[in-house]
Amino acid sequence: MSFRFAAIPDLAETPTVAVVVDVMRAFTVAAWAFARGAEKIVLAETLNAALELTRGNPDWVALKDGAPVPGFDAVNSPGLVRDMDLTGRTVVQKTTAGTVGALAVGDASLVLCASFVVADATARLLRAERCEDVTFVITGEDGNADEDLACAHYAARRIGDVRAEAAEFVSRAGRSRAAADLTDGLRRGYQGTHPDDVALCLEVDAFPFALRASRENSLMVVRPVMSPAPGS
Ligand SMILES: O=C(O)[C@H](CS(=O)(=O)O)OP(=O)(O)O
Ligand SMILES: [Mg+2]
Repeated sequence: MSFRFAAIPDLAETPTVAVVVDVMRAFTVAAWAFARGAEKIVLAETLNAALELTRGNPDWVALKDGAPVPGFDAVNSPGLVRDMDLTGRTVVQKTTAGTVGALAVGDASLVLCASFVVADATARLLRAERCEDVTFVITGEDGNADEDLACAHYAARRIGDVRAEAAEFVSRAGRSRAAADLTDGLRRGYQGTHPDDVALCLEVDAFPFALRASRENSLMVVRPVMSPAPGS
């Protein structure tokens, strides 16, 4: 199995297998939405598209990053989504980086959305699928986001070694600019964040499922996929 780590603009062609990484915070939030009962997540191309979708489906939950705005029911904060009851709901998610990355590789045969909370589950699924070549799409900071690179390298390491330790990768992510910005945002009273967000984004392998995105009719839909048990 070969690995590539690429930014969205570097993707000359759609990879066969793409793992779209967004630790802070889109795919940590997505995992928490499923943990809180969501049925599926629809990835929106734009904020207007998200509002259009929820206008047509009044019980769908519109979620965006940044500060809350009218029309949206939730924000891209794991600490805030953790307290929501999303049982059976469909969430429409639009963020700056993660959802853009997943939509950019929508034609891949296999698209997984990854973050530290589902990293090992993602690795186990890739191992079980016996993927030949895996492209990790690093969505933050034009492919230079330390938290996304650290998560991608951890997941890649776990594919080959079920006992690979996470500490060095988590430590790198904890020193990232995104972690500092989120903490600083809190200091500046920035809405759309929660004091626990950074810690929740660094909670390695909190969930046993991976996040698979695939086209359903005209929509890009994310659903949780239980991964084979460790060592299987
Ligand atoms: O919501 C987030 O933490 C970020 C905002 S930004 O990319 O740092 O401006 O969006 P995400 O798409 O989750 O990386
Ligand atoms: Mg991010």
